[in-house]
Amino acid sequence: MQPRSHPLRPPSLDANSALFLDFDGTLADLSPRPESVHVPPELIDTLQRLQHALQGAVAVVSGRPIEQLDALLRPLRLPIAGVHGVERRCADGYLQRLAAPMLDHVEACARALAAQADGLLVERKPGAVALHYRLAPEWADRCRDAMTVAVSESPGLSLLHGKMVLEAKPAAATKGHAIEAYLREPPFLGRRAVFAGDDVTDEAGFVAVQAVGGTAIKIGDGDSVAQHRIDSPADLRAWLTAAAAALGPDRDRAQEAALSET
Ligand SMILES: O=P(O)(O)OC[C@H]1O[C@H](O[C@H]2O[C@H](CO)[C@@H](O)[C@H](O)[C@H]2O)[C@H](O)[C@@H](O)[C@@H]1O
Repeated sequence: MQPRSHPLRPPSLDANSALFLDFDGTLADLSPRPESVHVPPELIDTLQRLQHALQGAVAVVSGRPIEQLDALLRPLRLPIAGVHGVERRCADGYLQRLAAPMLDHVEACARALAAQADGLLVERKPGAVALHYRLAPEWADRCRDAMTVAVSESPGLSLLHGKMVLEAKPAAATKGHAIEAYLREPPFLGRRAVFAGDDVTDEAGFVAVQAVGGTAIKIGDGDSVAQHRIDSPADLRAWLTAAAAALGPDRDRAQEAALSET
């Protein structure tokens, strides 16, 4: 892990970048409940400008389902890998879905535990089940134990321990595989991959982009294989806004403004 006092800022995006972005804790600040997350309207504008400047090579790679992300990012309709790569919408709109192993047993175990405590939330997604304990952190160990057992009894599933959440998902689905698949297709093909994320599920994506000479950006604290850091979602949003200005039609004015400040 890099020392917090000496973070390595990522290089700026350029016109040949392919940009991959995690959502919760990266583009959007974390919130108490999944449905209470806030998307600043300026973020939609920034992503739209980057999508234009990078000829469409901007994708969201998230644990959330595509349907939720489309609603949160409306009117944008980006290429999205949802549920940690279980589902993936390509740039041409084609939708791929991995076959999901049986999830009913895990869901039943998660709901049985959630029935015992206020604040435990069960989220059934296409191809995954999440048990959230952000509102009942004292239940963390019992959630981990129950989900570990349930997943061990369910062939083909693996357990992710994210930020105040335990998620059972197909073992074959990773953000790394999703990013690799995008990089084989236009408009991502041949571009320099950049991926920003904040959580353990993003580590596979960091490995994938760094393996092809790209840039991995860890948002916030915590151990990571990523070689670059940005402190918070707000700082990432500011970095993206600056990149959109530098790459977009108003870039000459942005460069002049930057020069006049030196
Ligand atoms: O891969 P991501 O885009 O980071 O998605 C990971 C999970 O994010 C959501 O849960 C997390 O964010 C919530 C809202 O800020 C927060 O309440 C929760 O504690 C976090 O774990 C989402 O609900 C999950 O489905 C995603 O897998």
